[in-house]
Amino acid sequence: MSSALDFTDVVVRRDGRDIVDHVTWQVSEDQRWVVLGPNGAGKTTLLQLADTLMHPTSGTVTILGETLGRTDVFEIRPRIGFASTAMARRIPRDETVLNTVMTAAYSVMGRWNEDYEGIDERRARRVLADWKLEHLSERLFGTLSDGEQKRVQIARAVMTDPELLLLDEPTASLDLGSREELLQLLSGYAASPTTPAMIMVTHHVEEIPVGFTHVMLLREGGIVAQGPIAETLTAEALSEAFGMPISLSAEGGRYAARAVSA
Ligand SMILES: Nc1ncnc2c1ncn2[C@@H]1O[C@H](COP(=O)(O)OP(=O)(O)OP(=O)(O)O)[C@@H](O)[C@H]1O
Repeated sequence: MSSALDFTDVVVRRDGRDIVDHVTWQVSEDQRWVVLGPNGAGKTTLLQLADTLMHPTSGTVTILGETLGRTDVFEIRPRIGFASTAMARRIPRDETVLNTVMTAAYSVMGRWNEDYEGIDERRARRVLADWKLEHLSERLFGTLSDGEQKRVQIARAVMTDPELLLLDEPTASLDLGSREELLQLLSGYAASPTTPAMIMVTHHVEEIPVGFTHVMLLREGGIVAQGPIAETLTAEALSEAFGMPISLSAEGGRYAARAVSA
C-alpha cells in the first residue's frame, strides 16, 4: 500500500517555538486517521502542511509521492480535498448548493461564467446524493444550517475525487442529531474501498466516526501517541495529551471520555 503522506522529523517553528515538534508520521492510502489534541496542540498546522499551504522549518513532508520544496505545489493541490470552516467562509453565501459543489471541479470559489460539462453536473448531483444534500441542491449556501453547510463543505472536497481527504473539525458546533448524522455519513464513506486516505482533526473522542483506523494524539506540537485506534487510544494517552486524568469508554466502535474526579 503506497503512502499518501510521509512526514520525517518535521518541525514548524514560529516565534522561537516549535508548534510542530519533530513529527514523524506515515499515512497509507487505506488508512483513516483522527488527529486529536487540545487547543493549540498543532492539529491545524499539521493539516496545513498536508495541504501544501505551509512548508516545514525543517524535516521532510512528502504528499502523494511529491516532496514539499522539490515540487510545484500547484500540481499536488488539486489531488487533495480539504474541508474546513476557514475555507467555508470563502464560499459565496448567494451560491446555490449545486454550484458550490460543482465549481470544486475547477478549483474556484464561485461559479463565474464557465460552461460546465454535463458530466460535472451529473457527478455533483451524485455527490450531493451521497451526502444527503440532493433536496437542497437549489438552496443558497448562506441559507443552510450549520450541519448542512458542513456536509456541503465535505461534498465540495470530495467532488474532485481527491487522493487525500483532510477534514478540520467537521462536526464542531453541530447539534447532537446533525453530529450523529454526519458521523454516520463519514463512517459509510470511510468504509468504501474507493475512498482515499482520510485525516480528520477533532478535539473530542465522541466525534471519531466508526471505522476510522488510526489516531494521533498531540500535545504542544509533539506526538504523545500514534497508531491503530484500538490499541493507541487509551485513557493514559488521552490524559497525557490533555494534561489531566481522563477516563475512556468504548462501545460499538464509538468512544466517550471524561475527566476523572479527584
Ligand atoms: N503564524 C503563527 N505565529 C505564531 N504562532 C502560531 C502561528 N500559527 C499558529 N501558531 C500557534 O501554534 C500553535 C498551534 O496552532 P494550531 O492552530 O495548529 O493548533 P490546533 O491544535 O489546531 O488548535 P485548535 O484546536 O485551537 O484549533 C498555537 O499555539 C498557535 O497559537
